Amino acid sequence: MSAQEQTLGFQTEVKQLLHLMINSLYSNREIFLRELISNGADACDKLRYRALEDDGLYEGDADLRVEIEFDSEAKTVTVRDNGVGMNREDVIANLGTIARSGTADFLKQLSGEQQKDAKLIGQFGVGFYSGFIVADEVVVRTRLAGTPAEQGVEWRSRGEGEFTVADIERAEHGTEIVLHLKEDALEFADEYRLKSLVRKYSDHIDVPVRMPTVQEGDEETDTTITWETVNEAQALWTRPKSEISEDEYKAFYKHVAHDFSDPLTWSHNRVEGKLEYTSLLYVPSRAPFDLYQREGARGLKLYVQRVFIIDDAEQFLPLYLRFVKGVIDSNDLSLNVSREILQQDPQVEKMKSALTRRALDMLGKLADDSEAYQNFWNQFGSVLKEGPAEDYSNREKIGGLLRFSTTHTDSATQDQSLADYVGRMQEGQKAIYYIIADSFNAARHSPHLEIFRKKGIEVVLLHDRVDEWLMTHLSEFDGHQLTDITRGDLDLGDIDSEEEKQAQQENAKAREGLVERFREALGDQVQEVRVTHRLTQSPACVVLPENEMGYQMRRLMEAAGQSVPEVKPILEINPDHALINRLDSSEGDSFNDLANVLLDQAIIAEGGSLDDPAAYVRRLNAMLSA
Ligand SMILES: Nc1ncnc2c1ncn2[C@@H]1O[C@H](COP(=O)(O)OP(=O)(O)OP(=O)(O)O)[C@@H](O)[C@H]1O
Repeated sequence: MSAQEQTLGFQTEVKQLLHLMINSLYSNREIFLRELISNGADACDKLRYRALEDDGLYEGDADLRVEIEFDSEAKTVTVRDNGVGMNREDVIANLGTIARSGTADFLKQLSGEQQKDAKLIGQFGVGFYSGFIVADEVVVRTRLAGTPAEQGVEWRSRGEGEFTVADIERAEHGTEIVLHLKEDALEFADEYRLKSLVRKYSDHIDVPVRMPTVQEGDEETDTTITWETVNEAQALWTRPKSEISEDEYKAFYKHVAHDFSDPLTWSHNRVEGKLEYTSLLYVPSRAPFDLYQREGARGLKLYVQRVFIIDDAEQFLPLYLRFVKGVIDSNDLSLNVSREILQQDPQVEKMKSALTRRALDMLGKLADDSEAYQNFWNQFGSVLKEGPAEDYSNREKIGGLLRFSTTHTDSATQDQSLADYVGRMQEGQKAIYYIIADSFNAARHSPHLEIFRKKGIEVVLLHDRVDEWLMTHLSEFDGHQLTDITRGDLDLGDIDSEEEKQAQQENAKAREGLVERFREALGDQVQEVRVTHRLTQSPACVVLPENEMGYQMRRLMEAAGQSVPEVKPILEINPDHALINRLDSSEGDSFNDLANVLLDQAIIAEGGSLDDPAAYVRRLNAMLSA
């Protein structure tokens, strides 16, 4: 038994992930090699960064590299790096647990259906554990650079629930991963196969990936091993755009993003002048599972003069573009910059605004391909909707990238742009009209739409949780005000003719007495009662005062445990409706009941909840049995 051997159980999440991976990624299993090479290259990047301060960490071996070997008799494939390595504590934490928050919830969605789960796991990223797709035992030997040789660690596991760690002596720093191949995965113990996979997946990373060629010795010569670098080993972003193929861009994306789907689009630029940097930004085709987790990974990888500095450099893009992945390589920042310094550096602020514009332009271009853009929108639209609030100066640009459901298509698919809407505006129409509700159907069937449908005026139908938040910050687009049709007075501007306006006024006058009786019957349940011209089919609707917080936002805040001031609605009644006419001729309790029922119904139609639902039911039943 080796020194200090310890057997530990995997965290539950790891067990679930392993099970899922082995079952769902069978047809994709070659990706294990890319994942292990990526980890090795990342470990080299980390060592290079730490060695900036202390080059003793190289221990005399500054030639950073990843090596791959196989042994078809022993049925093993080995991936080795001379990067930063791990100590015992790191090994237990990194190769026994998953520290990303939201993992347990993510894993709950798994269904056991191979295809569906393979997609889901793509959102998660597979990493180190992917070794178990092809191996029935994995052995890791590692030592943290700069620690004594006795502090090496060996980790082994059959991927079945537990792993062991033991102290070992290890002369080299860095990590070696030995995969004991499953019987059905022996194809990977093959030189040609491994080389072609390295070229396919790892050509573009700047760490060399090498494989040995063994020259068997004879009586006179010794056996010699020569190492051949198999990948191109030139950082992709440093090469001229014209020389990079689409496939190379895609492969590099998979390395930086740890994703195994292709990206939707990318933008590669070299900026010269006062600030010099290269950026390579990608839009993924799928949202990661933790897109809405505050601590979820985001941002870009930062390099300074080709030396990797940090992952998740969130300072270079605003939060609403957190789905963008990629690399920035700056010539101006100092090599020992830290996250704290980045936060205060005015150069970083300038780069951030340039990169933000670049990312928005990239999305603008993507929008030329409506199918690809729809894919983008379905994945990331609700994140982009955070944009106008976060980035006021770009709100017009972001406004142009938004997509909505509208009454034009009457479909829940959000595929209409505000520019499309403006192109269809009626003569005399000044505003862009919208309605916010809790669901698409509640929006689409709201009584507030009646007059708009009658007049053929398009209305944007909003039903995402962020929509009200969005609309409080996006007040205008292309010179047109965005107007909530459920608030304040309805003014259709020049669309209503003079005669119509006059008729409305006369109608209101004729019903003054009725309106007064309503006010008395409803008391302080309402702020105001008035005659409406919004409705053609419904008897009544509720309207919010112009500057009042909307129902959606109120419910969000209430759900978050915040107290919100009570708001009293304005009740508007349709003077042409039969029920209203009937009310005009009823008195006493029956007037009272009907007025209350009308108010309650209007609130329900708006998706609101009643203060006293039992009273509503009682009144309605009384009326039905009368
Ligand atoms: N070759 C290696 N050298 C040093 N550390 C490693 C190596 N491989 C893995 N690790 C450590 O183990 C951690 C977990 O690796 P894993 O591949 O599971 O996830 P990840 O690389 O963090 O995330 P993902 O690959 O899903 O983006 C890494 O973050 C790293 O700290």
